[in-house]
Amino acid sequence: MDLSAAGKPTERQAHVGPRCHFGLSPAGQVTWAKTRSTALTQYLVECFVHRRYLHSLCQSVALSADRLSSMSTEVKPESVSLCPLGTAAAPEQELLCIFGTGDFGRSLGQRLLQSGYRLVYGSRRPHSCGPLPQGAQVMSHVAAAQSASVILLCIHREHYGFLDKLAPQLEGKVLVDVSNNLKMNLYPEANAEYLQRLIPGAHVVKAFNTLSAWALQNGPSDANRQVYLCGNSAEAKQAVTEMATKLGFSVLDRGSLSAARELEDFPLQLFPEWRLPLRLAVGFIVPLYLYLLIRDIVYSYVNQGKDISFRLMVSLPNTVFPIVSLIMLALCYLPGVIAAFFQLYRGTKYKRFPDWLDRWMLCRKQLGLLALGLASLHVLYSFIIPIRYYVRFRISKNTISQIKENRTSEFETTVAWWSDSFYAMGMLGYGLFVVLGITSLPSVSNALSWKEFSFIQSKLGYLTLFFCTFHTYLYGWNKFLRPDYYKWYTPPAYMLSLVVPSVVLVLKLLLLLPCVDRRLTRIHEVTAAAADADSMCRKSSRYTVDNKKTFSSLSLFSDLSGSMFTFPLQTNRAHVRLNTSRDDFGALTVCHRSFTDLKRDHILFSLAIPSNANGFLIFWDDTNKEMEIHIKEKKAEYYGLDYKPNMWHSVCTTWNSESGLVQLWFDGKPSIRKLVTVGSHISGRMIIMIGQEQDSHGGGFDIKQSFVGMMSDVHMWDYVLSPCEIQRYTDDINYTPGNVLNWRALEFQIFDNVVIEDKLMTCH
Ligand SMILES: NC(=O)C1=CN([C@@H]2O[C@H](COP(=O)(O)OP(=O)(O)OC[C@H]3O[C@@H](n4cnc5c(N)ncnc54)[C@H](OP(=O)(O)O)[C@@H]3O)[C@@H](O)[C@H]2O)C=CC1
Ligand SMILES: [Fe+3]
Repeated sequence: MDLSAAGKPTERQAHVGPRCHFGLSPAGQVTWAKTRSTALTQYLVECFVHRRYLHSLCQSVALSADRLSSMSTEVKPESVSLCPLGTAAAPEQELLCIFGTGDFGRSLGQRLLQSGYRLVYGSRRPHSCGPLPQGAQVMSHVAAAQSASVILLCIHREHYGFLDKLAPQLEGKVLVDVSNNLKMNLYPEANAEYLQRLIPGAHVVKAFNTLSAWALQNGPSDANRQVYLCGNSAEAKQAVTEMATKLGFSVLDRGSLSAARELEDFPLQLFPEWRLPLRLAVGFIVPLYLYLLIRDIVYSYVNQGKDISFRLMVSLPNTVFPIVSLIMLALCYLPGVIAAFFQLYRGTKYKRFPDWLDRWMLCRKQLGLLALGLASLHVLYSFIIPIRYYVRFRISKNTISQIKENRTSEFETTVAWWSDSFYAMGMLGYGLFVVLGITSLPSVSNALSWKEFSFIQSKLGYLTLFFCTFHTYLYGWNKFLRPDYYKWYTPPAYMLSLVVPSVVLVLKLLLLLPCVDRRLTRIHEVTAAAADADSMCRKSSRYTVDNKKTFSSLSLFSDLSGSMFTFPLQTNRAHVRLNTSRDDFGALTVCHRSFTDLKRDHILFSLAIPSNANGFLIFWDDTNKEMEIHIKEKKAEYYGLDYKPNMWHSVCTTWNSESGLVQLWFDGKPSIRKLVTVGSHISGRMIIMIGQEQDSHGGGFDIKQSFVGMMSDVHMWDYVLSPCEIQRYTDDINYTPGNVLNWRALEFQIFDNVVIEDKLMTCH
């Protein structure tokens, strides 16, 4: 795609002649059609040297063509002065176009100008539109569209209709759709998809819609720094990514234009994951507050004629907050316990939990953070107890009456023990609670291995729950059996708060009973057949199989989350067979992560069927520096990948027999789709392996094509994964595991020297 020339030349550009293509011709030379002067040729050599600026340079030349419309056959000296020789390091900046002079258009324009871009607005009323950022030009839509290759549409979707008349001017250009809707599902298709349908010749990119005009005006320090984008053209997305990066935003590519709907829904969602926990919190706080109001304040008024309504402000909230906090903390751990009992009952962990349990588990983090917030309020309220008028009055009254009556009170060691233990439990519980809260933040949890994370969230979590529950038991230690605490035959509120945590702790203790724990561990780690071998591998974190005969018949079944296969030696034997009972595929996605420093050809994934050794193959050709995807002897080659040694690379490959198209997602970046095998399925007995390339069904290994390094997270699906799913896989966040091969429930056989190790390789 030629972004700089922005598609077909306009009439004026065509007659002026020179057009610049940014990028190299196949021969590696800068392409320049009809170059007519030595000076301009030199200019382009400069362009080549400063490739970073090439785009903008080409733009400026394209523009200069406009300005120099009077020039016909000869290039006049002024054209060179736009980009004088030897000063290409400070080129004229790229020109961008914004349609719409409203709030968002003005704010975005301001930021673009501040970042050094030149800007032209396209408006319905170029002569009478409101004040615009200084330095920007304003023209009619047609003239503005002709002048730039990237056009940001800052107008509402409802007004897109007029764009179809501009289709010739927008052909081949990058159209950035920033629009949002007032409601979800207002239209059958996403705004960006609608735009693409209106102007099929343009490259539509959805971006910037999650920012607000206000955030743009306030600069990157105040703004939400994340820009999400999606689109079908990799080059167009690259152009928008560069622009957003220059504006100071970090960019997250969400895949193809089909993700636009998801991006458009973002700004309309109001804390979606917080909804249930917030409802729960309010659902507990309000009735409990009323309960306490009746039991304490109304009861005193009715029975004793005392007005203690002042307690509404501090005492009541300081009872309600810790109670709700404790219940919600317990509710974070209850689903885990219920899930364990489900697994015990079913004897496997590979069956789905009921939806309600899934949903409950998914909002545990928010539940926990709300609980932490309420516990923090309890801490704050408790701090002010000694300075409360009511408390100071009671203490001084008591002291004075002791003096008056000449009484002394004895020091009671039991009470001292009780009080210190009560506070100690509270402080320990709160301290650990804060640790749990901090480690649940993405920036912290990302720095932890899954074992560290699960240790903190599970073991320390239960300890926190224990301390907090014990703190509450100590609070009521001598009140449980005193009838005067059961006002109007109702139990004190703190007793209510103990029900859920006590149930959770008792159930957890049951799960820790050795016989139950053993059964649960077995369910978690292995199927019965491979129990011994696998527990060996998990305990030592290192499992080497040297003798093919010993283990070739033993199929292991294990959750390899957090683990990797290490292929430590160059051999023509070491490999891992990945087993599936499936024997027919009309579509496929294979994702894996690999780490190597090989400087030769090597195999990444090999699937053979009886009729075809290269049923589905992912292979690195080092001579041509290309990734090859073979599907039944046909192949697609992908160049220009940043396949660096000594780092993890995520590779996802999709193929669909209906269209015959294959696509490679390298480190989350999509390739173009290439045609390989149409209409025919991959079928027959599958032999899938990593580590060796099969030249025959299950054999024919070549040491020079073997893999040496590490391999992890191998998943395979029998359908084409959506760009969003691939993005989630790349980010390793909450993706759907493979339904053919699942790294978290992998059935495999190890041959020769392959080691299973912990994937963590850096120290945090
Ligand atoms: N405001 C914000 O914070 C955000 C806005 N957005 C999106 O940005 C886009 C623009 O929003 P915003 O700037 O707030 O809206 P405004 O209403 O302030 O501006 C919209 C602009 O669109 C142009 N326009 C209006 N009617 C027509 C028409 N019939 N045909 C052609 N052009 C027309 C006008 O520009 P002119 O008169 O120059 O032609 C007008 O200034 C929307 O799609 C919105 O969803 C996205 C994120 C945040
Ligand atoms: Fe307390």
